[in-house]
Amino acid sequence: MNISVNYSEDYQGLVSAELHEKLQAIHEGIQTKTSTGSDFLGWVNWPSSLTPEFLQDIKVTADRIRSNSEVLVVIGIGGSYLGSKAVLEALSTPFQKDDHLEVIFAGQLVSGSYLKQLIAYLDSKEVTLNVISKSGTTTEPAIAFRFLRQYMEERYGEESASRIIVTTDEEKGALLSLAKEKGYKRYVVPGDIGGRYSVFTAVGLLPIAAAGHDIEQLIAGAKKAEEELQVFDIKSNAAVKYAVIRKHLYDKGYPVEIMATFDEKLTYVQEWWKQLFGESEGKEGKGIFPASVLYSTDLHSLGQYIQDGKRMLFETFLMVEKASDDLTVFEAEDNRDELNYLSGLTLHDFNKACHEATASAHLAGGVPQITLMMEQLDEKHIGHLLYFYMMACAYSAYLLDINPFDQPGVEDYKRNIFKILKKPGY
Ligand SMILES: O=P(O)(O)OC[C@H]1O[C@](O)(CO)[C@@H](O)[C@@H]1O
Repeated sequence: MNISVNYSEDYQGLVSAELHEKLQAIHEGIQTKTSTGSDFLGWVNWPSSLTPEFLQDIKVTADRIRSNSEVLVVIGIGGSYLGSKAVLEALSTPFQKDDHLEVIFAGQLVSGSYLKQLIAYLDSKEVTLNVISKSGTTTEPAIAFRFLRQYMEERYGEESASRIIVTTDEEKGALLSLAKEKGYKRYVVPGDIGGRYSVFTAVGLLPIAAAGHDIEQLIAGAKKAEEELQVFDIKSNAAVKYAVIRKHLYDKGYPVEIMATFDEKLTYVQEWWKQLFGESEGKEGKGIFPASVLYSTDLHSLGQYIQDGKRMLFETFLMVEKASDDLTVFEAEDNRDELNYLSGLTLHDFNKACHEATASAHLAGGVPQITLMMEQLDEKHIGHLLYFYMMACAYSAYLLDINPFDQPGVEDYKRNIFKILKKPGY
């Protein structure tokens, strides 16, 4: 199990002796947790340090939620929601009302109509809330929690305390004090793991387990990636390879990376990836802007720009080798749609052909190509993929001499909004 990274040009030639030395230093800095931002390198060995007891505790809570609730509302924004959303979407079965608990997200945006309609929807369901905020002070989820907590207290009375689970910092934040005062069940976001690197902590694991997915397999995949990526080899280390190619393209004048997929289930992996790379790299006037497209949909929308517009883009395809389910085009007697030439072709194979066609067209149009291939969409491979991205992101930021683990720029809008709304102290 590995993520294969293919580049449209020669990769080996990109690694000069000087770059090799820099990569090795970055690698050692990450593995020994001594590089810039080392206080936030807790995610590096997190999968291998998880105990069966911790996973069991999450599973017990998830089972309790599943036994007494039909809906789990997960309140969070950024890294406090995108990881679980990405995994849930990737493992979802569209159009099927199964026995899985329904997970609904709130607090990722501020909308009166969304919250009102959510509360109206919840009225006929049994509900648990999981409010997630590392800082415990982020305004958008805090607003959602204010309304939903009031709803839970009015509806469930004293029982509401056992239907609210808080995932936050161990030592500080308004959410922590409230959780202690009310006696809510608590999970910790480790101090040395930032929001966008937290999918394998309780932040991601509880909603994923509550939805009925196998968190042990997810962690097994992440652990495998952790082991594989510990080996510094520029030929076989997929995270190094991806980071090197990205940096090369950035230096050659391609500041925008489009992640393309043919699978709608990966849309939120793309969204998670955008936060991961955007917040980690986009600093000090540097960084690759992460964007995303879904094909074939966007071939009939943004495809024109990608092929022919301003040349600043490179494209990274995230492909899945094996389809989880498929259809084969059949021979039609009348062939009135003139599609019999496709008979015998699976729809997954159509997408593979479409990938080949798109990649060569875009390459000819001046858009360099990377293809990341994963084997299949299940818990294990998704765990592997997400860990791979986190490691590649750390290399990428360090190659730009940027600390991957802070996000000072996000504070600017927050300060402004507090001033505009006259928050005490601003
Ligand atoms: O978990 P918190 O502290 O509410 O933060 C949510 C998100 O807000 C940010 O701090 C800023 O966007 C992200 O880094 C983080 O994932």
